[in-house]
Amino acid sequence: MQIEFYKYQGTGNDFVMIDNRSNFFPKEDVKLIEHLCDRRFGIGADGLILLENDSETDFRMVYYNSDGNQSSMCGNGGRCLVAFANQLGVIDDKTTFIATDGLHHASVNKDSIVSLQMIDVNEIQKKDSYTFLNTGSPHHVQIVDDLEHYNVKENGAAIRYGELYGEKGSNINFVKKTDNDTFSLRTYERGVEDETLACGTGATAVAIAMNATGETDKTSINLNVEGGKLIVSFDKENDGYTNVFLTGPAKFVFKGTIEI
Ligand SMILES: N[C@@H](CCC[C@H](N)C(=O)O)C(=O)O
Repeated sequence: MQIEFYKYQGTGNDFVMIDNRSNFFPKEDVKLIEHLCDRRFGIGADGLILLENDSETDFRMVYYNSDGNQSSMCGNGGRCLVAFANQLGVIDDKTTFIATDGLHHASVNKDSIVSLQMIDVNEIQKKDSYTFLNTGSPHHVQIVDDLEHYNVKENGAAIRYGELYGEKGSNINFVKKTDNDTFSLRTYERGVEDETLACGTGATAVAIAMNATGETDKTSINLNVEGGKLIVSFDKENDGYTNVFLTGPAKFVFKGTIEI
């Protein structure tokens, strides 16, 4: 059997996209999804995303990490899926779609910059050395010295598998403040089990955490990630965050078929 796929990347967070509107894809085949994401034996990606029909919105997003397991929301994947839906002619420049964490509104411009509304955030756990919040996926946010030389894989894995987050684990973000509206981050991603070049829900978590802990009073924040630049903006209401938008490039890389 041959599968047609499209490859996309958003600030270096890369995804295999499959048009599953005809429901042909074997969704429970963890080994197959892991194989398609494998960088040596497959296509290679941080995750795989199915675009499916939905009766009430433009389309449904079904997201898998590169370990083959379905997971929670992926911000960069959601942005890339909007660009993919646009390329397929499923949407024009604005959309509403459904994902595991609920409805998302988004827009895409002619330069393939996608702005994606993320879930509202009301619960933020502020601890002495880190902040924990859920932006569609769980995120640990920690400021570190010398981010450039920090061992993200080793330290991220130690926290992800440590006593804090139990079996479910968390994504782990290490952060450096550049100025009042700019932060740099590097992310260890659960389900990839490695550092990725960017994480959209992670960038969103860092922006909100930095505002919530008083590191910045800005409500539009620049995030430097290893694979480029993202912007996160929001409204702050009492202790909650609404109208949260994640904005950045979402680029088509290539398409092809793979024999399985
Ligand atoms: N790359 C993602 C996050 C994907 C989900 C994560 N790996 C998890 O399982 O929690 C993003 O851009 O948000």
